[in-house]
Amino acid sequence: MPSTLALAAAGVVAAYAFLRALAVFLRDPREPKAVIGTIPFISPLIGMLIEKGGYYIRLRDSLKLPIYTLCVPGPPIYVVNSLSLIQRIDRHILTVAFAPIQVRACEKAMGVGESGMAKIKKDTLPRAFAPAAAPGPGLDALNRAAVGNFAASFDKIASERPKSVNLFHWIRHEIFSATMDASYGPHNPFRDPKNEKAWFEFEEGIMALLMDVFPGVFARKSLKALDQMVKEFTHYFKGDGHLEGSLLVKLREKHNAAFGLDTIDTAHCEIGQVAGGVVNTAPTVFWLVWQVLADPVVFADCRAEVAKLVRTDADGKHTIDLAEVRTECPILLSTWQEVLRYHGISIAARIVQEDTMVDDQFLLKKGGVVMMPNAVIHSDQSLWGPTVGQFNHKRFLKSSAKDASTRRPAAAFRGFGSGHVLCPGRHFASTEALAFLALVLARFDVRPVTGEWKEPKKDMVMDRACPLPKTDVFVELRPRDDKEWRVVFSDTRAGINIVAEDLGEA
Ligand code: HEM
Repeated sequence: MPSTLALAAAGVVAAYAFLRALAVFLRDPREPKAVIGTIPFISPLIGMLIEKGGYYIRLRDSLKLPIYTLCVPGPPIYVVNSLSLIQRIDRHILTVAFAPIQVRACEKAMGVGESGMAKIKKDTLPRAFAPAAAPGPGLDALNRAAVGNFAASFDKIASERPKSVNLFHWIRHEIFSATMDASYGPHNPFRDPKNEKAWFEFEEGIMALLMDVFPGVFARKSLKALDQMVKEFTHYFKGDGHLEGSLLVKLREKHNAAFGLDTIDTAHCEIGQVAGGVVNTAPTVFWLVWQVLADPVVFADCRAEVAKLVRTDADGKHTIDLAEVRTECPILLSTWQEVLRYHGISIAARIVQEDTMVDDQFLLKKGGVVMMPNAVIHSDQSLWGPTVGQFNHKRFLKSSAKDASTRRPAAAFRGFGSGHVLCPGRHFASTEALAFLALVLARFDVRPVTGEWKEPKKDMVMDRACPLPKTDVFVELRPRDDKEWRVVFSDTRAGINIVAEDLGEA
C-alpha cells in the first residue's frame, strides 16, 4: 500500500507536469519565448507582485531576449526589452492599443456608470485637453497659477521658521494643492482638507481597483473616498465652477458634454484627470529634490543656476521669474531629465485587439497584454553607454553630447512615453517641478533632521512614474533670509522640450 506521503508527492508531480504542459501547449510557437518559472503560472505572478518593477530588469539581464511571454493565469503578458521592437510595436496603433486601458480605468477605478461606459466603449475617448497643455497662453496661465500657490505656501513656511517636515508628504501636498488650484480655480473642491485626505486614500487603492480582485475588500477605503469626491465634483460642475477654472478643465467639460456624458459621469471621469495630474508628478519631484539636496556637487551647480534668476532691489526685496526655469536653467533641466531616466519606473501597457505579427517574427495574440517597462530601456548599456548605472546630472546638457561615455539617444528617453501615447501634461509637469525646485533652492536651507542624507528604500510600485519612498525622510526648512519675495511667472509661451517628438528627433 503506498503511504499517504507517497500519494501526495505523486499528486504534486502530476499537477506540476500538467501545469507545465498546459503552459507549453496553450502557446503558439510564434509567440515570444515563454517564461514559465519554477511553479508554472505562479512563479511569474509572485515575481511581479513581490519584485514589482525590479522583476523585469532581472529577467532582462538573465534572459537577454528582445521580448518574452510571462505565462500567468489569464491572458499572456508580453514584456518588451528592445527599444527598436518597442518602436515597431508602437506602429500597430489600432491592434496594440492604449484605449482599452483607459476604458478599464474609467470603469474599474473611476466607477463610471453603465450608460456612460456604453458611450465610452462605443467611441474612442477624446484627447480633450491637449491644446490647453501645449506651449501657449493656456499652459502659461496654468503654470502661473501653480507657481503662485507655491509662493504663498513658501511665505507661510518661512514665517514658521524653522519648520520640520516629512519630505515626501510635504512635496506631495504642495504639488497636489498647487495643481488642483491651478486646474479648478476658485471653486477647487480640494481646498477643503477633507477632500485632499480623500484623494490620498483613493490613490492608495488605484491598483487594487484596476485589478478588480474583491475591490470591496482590498480597496474599501478608496471606494468610499471615490464616492465623496464624485459628489464634490458633481456639485462643482452643476454649479458651473469650471467656468472659473483653467482652460484645461473647461475643454474637458465641453468635450465630455459633446461626448454625451452626464454631469455625474463627468465627475467620475474627472477623478482620472486628477490622477493624471498628480500621481506621477509628486514622486518624481520627490526624487528630483532628494537628488539635488543630497549630492553636494549637484546642489552647488543647481543653486548657482537658480541664483542667477533672482533680482534684488536696493531695499533687499527679491524678485524671481520662474518662467525662466524653462529657458535659463540647462543644469536644472538636465537634472530633471536624468531623474526621469535614472529613477523612472513607468510601464507602458497596451492590449492586443487582434492577433498581430510584429516584423513577421513575433506573434502577439488577441487579448494579450504588452508591457514596455521604461526602467528596462533606461538602464540598457547598449543605448546609454558605460555610465548607464550612474546618476549624471549633466548627462542631458547640450555640451555633454560630444562625450562618448555619456550617450543619450533621444528616442531612448521614455520618461513621458512616446509615439501615439505621449504625455500631454509633460510641459506643465516639467515646469512645475523645476519651479518648485528653484523656489526651494532660492528660499530655504534644507537639512536632514538626522544630520545625514540617507537614500530611502524604494517601493517600485507599478502605477507610478517613479518609486515611492519606503522610509520617511524628515528635513528642516530654514529660510535663508528675512526679505520679502516677489514670485512671478511671465508669459513666454515656451515649453520644456525633452522628448524626441518635441526635439524633432522622433
Ligand atoms: C512628472 C510627471 C509626469 C510623468 C513622469 C508622466 C508620464 C507619462 C507617461 C510615461 C505616459 C505614457 C504612458 C503610456 O505609454 O502608457 C503618460 C501619459 C499621459 N499623461 Fe502623463 N506624466 C506626468 C504628468 C502628467 C500630468 C501633469 C498630466 C495632466 C495634466 C498627465 C496626463 C497624462 C495623460 C492624459 C496621458 C495619456 C495620454 C494619451 O491618452 O495618449 N501626465 N504620462
